[in-house]
Amino acid sequence: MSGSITIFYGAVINPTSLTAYSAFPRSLIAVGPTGNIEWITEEVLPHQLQDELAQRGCLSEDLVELKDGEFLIPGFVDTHTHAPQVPNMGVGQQYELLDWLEKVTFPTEAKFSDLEFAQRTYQKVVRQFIGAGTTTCCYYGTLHLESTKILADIVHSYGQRAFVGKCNMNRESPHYYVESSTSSSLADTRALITYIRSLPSGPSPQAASNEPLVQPILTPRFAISCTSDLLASLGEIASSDPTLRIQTHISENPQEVKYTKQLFPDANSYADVYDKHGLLNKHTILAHAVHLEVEEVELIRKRGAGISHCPTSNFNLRSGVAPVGVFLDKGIKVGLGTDVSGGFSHSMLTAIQHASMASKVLSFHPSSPTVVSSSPTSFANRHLPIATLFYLATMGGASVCGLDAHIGSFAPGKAFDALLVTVRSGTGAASVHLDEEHKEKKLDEWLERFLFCGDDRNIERVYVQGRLVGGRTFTPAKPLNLPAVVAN
Ligand SMILES: O=c1[nH]c(=O)c2nc[nH]c2[nH]1
Ligand SMILES: [Zn+2]
Repeated sequence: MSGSITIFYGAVINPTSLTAYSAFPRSLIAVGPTGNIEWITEEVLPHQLQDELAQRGCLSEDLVELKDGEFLIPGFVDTHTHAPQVPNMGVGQQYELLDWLEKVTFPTEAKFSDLEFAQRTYQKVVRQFIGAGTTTCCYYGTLHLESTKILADIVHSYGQRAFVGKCNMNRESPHYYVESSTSSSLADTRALITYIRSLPSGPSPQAASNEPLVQPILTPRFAISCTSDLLASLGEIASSDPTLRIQTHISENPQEVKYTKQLFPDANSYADVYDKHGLLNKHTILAHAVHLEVEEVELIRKRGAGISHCPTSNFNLRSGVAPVGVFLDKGIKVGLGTDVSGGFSHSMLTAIQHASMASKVLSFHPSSPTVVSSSPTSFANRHLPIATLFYLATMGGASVCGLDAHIGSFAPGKAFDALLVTVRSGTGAASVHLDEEHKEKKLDEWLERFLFCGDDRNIERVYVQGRLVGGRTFTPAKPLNLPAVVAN
């Protein structure tokens, strides 16, 4: 897609609320030269098509017609993952969090001091996430400034929308993988912010919004690994920079919660640690939130922070099951995260499947002390419907990232961040038997099968801001225009 308008004609499934989506078999979506959606017509019968295009002043050369069994959905928003942990995906499931960090994770992250290794690895990693349909990703890097710049360069040159952060960790970390001081941690953080904000808009076309495709994000690893003076200085950076997002972990594992309280005896709770240091606000993305106390949930709601629900990781590291329904009942923003490599899959489809299972597990034990409502419209203690899962993976994630005005669903003025999905035959477990009858009803089945049985084979094309950036039928342009790696 370049220069002019492109019009997609075919089935479109669009999240409209936490409990509903629209599904039209014959929609038109017009994408303008900046990659924003210009207009949508929900239902146009084939015999009306030429008239509709003529009325809009469009040519049939601008048309991309979807086949039967293909449909468009908004791209997935992964609200929490660790790019340098992808090499570990699928190993270490015998450990709980703190042992897993020490034995599996820190040794691998330390390798990213080698910039050539970082470049090689991150190229594969970012391709993998895009191929899985993640159009927006919140990436943790390592503690290294230079290799995290490389991650940002790669994300930028591949055209993914992302937040990229460098871990702050100046204590309670192994001697070979720890920042040497508070001041160096802060200097590197500031340097990364400046670097990412100066990336050229070149290959990543941007619409007239003030949200660049790649943005920096403050990334205090978790409270345990940061001294109070480091957290406080990060809080000052956040308060002086009103668009800067913050990502961190919260209340993932009982031992972690206990240790956090020992390290911060003056705080009333884990959430209060971040709040007291100026790090809990509407731009904060809190991963996990499995073991929060009732007062903490209320504090998070009051501050307007969002929660990244990472069910694959929470099952895999035996952390527990986050009470997502309670958060939704309270009106807290919730998105999904793959949390690689606590989570053993980079695919948001796996996160969706495990979010469903997590909600079903909770429904087996409806006496949870954090229940806030027994109303029939409550999400607590019952399984999350398809519409809710779809919403969390798209619009919910967009809200958690503060991008809900720009992405997460299809609407005029929003960016065209989209997946062209296929469930035609030969596309794996999600493929369906196609027949023309009752096609409207079939779209529900196509979506559900894709979400529960789908994989990369079902993702034909991935668009970010109207630009084709990945998918099964995508061939990347070579060579990549990356800055040369300078040896350490
Ligand atoms: O799931 C997690 N992954 C991590 O890398 C991490 N670091 C602190 N806490 C963490 N939790
Ligand atoms: Zn994590």
